[in-house]
Amino acid sequence: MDRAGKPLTSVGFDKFGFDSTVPVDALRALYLSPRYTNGEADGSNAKQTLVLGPQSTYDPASKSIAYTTLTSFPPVKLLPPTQKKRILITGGAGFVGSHLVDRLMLLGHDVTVLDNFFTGSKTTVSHWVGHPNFELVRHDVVESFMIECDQIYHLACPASPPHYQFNAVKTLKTSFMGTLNMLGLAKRTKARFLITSTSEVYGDPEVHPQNEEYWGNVNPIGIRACYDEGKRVAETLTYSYQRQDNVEVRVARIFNTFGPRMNPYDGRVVSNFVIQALKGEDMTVYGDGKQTRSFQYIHDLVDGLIALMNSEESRPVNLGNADEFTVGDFAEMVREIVQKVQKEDGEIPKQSKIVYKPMPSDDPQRRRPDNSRALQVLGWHPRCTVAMGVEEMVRYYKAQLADGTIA
Ligand SMILES: O=C(O)[C@H]1O[C@H](OP(=O)(O)OP(=O)(O)OC[C@H]2O[C@@H](n3ccc(=O)[nH]c3=O)[C@H](O)[C@@H]2O)[C@H](O)[C@@H](O)[C@@H]1O
Repeated sequence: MDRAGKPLTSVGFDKFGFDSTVPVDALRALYLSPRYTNGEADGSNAKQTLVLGPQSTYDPASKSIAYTTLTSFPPVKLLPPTQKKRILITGGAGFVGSHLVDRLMLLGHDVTVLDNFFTGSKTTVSHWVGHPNFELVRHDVVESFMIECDQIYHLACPASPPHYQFNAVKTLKTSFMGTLNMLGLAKRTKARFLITSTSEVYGDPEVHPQNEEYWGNVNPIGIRACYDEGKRVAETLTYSYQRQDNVEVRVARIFNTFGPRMNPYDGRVVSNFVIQALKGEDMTVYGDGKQTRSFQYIHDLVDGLIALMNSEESRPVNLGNADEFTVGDFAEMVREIVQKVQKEDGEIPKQSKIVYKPMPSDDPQRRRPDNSRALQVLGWHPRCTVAMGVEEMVRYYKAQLADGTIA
């Protein structure tokens, strides 16, 4: 169900000369188990969808996994050459990137993915490998890369705090040198360049909710600085190329986003809570759980990114869902949704305890996007509810735990 209480049958919109609409079932067929693609996930009665993509079968006895390669691909739109864009997506095998790939592929564009697979995984886009419109390149954006293209979505960078802190220097290099290389490519090819920046540029904000005019409150020497300051300098580079070299730029500041294909063990709160509740393990709330976050479902973000890319707006634009939760309340909500799904599947609901762990340093106390600019200039607002998104994610991880693709 969407926020207006209507079944969500399609996502995207036809705006700025770019139609990004696709049936939501066509996307679900690419990530949900067949059992869950008949509309049960949101209670709607959408018809049974064929699941396409390489199938994996896990054999618990030999602890082996068998992959079947595709003989056919999900149908994609046939676009006239004047409308077909050559699109480069850095970080396209990551969580957000892979959903952007699905959408742009279904819409009929030529998509090239660059990824070094540090946090991304080939399995997120393997259903497109071999398709004539698709190319997957293992490449690290800190090295330059040459290609002819019309649009660049520059997503490449680890985004979960444990991952980006794992090698802080590399995170900084990725943000600075990766963005420099991709802006250089945009300058040469005259491609339009969109960077996925982050709500973390606002740091631990003194302004609430955060609008794009706010300059932020970032600790430049703290453990999160490699990411926060990395993204801030990436924005600075982006606007310097715009001023100096007339590169057409777009800047999305993304707030906490979740959905299927998030790495289940990347340490972020939504994946941690869902996996912990599904397994009946303790749910780890950091600090007193009073800090807040606002969670957006992946399909809303992809709508926003495509709208921004094709719009005329070159100022930074927040993309997030303004429904704000304390982390403690969110843990309870996830637990309830997991138990509901387990009951619906005829299982005895698992009983997880909420436990409190030390708060990581510099963890922002409050975060909620002011989406006025996105609404005004893109006509964009989130359509999915947090509960609907969490339920779909629960079904996604549940199927993965059951078939052994995650342990
Ligand atoms: O999810 C995201 O998209 C964002 O994730 C991180 O930002 P953060 O808000 O710290 O995300 P989480 O690691 O998911 O943490 C959210 C809150 O939950 C808490 N948390 C996390 C994990 C956990 O098991 N328990 C728990 O209480 C954290 O301390 C924090 O207060 C990234 O730095 C952002 O760039 C990214 O946009």
